Amino acid sequence: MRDRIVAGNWKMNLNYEEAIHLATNLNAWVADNQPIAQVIIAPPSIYLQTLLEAVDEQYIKVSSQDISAHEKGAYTGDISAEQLDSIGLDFAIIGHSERREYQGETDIIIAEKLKQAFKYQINPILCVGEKLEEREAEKHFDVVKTQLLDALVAQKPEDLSRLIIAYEPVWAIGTGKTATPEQAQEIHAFIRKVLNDEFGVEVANDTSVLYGGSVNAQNADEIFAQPDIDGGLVGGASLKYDDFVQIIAACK
Ligand SMILES: O=C(CO)COP(=O)(O)O
Repeated sequence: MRDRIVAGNWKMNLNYEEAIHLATNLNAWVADNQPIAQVIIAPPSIYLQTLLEAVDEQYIKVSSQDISAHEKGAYTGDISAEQLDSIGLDFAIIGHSERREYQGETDIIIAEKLKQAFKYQINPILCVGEKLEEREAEKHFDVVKTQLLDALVAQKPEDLSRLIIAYEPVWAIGTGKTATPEQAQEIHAFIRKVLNDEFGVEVANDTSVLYGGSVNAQNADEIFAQPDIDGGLVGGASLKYDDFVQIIAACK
């Protein structure tokens, strides 16, 4: 059985007090409601250690939003996998489309980041997804396959048991436009086929593949009901307690 996961990517939102308030309220909700889904929050890095201490890891896991491609050294502003591991962190989002777009992250850099994550037993949430013009040109399958293979062929096969994938079509992020459940299911099934063809049936069956892109309390039920969608990576709606707990509850 694959893990059901709902992860909230807070991006560069919330001040210190707001972050603590949201995280502690979520922790209490998960403790009371015992949802099926594993709940993960990915706050800005400045709050990682505080939030790791503020929540109970039995209920909520904390993830970084990025990881350095380098082991250590003169990389101002970067945070290494070893540093994240040293505060007890187990998850990292890698290759988010906003980092690909604004920080120039390439598939080669992303492959290096994954290697660092695996080296320190951090479970990476690898983000893939096409841009609007790529979907319109019907290149979305090729784009996603290339992103997956470029990131994954360089990894040790045994490390892939830690992998989580998030399919996030760029045109659906923060736009209010969601992929239809059928569109999302189609590409999630395709991702599983690529995993099966390249890395074997076990990786294909065991890797949780999350959908991201304007998931909200209204559409989560239908999206999470698709057979190859194992949960969500949620941006805007993860900042609102009432919405996010409804989304967690929708992941059955
Ligand atoms: O980028 C996302 C999560 O990583 C999705 O963001 P939204 O849910 O705000 O569209």
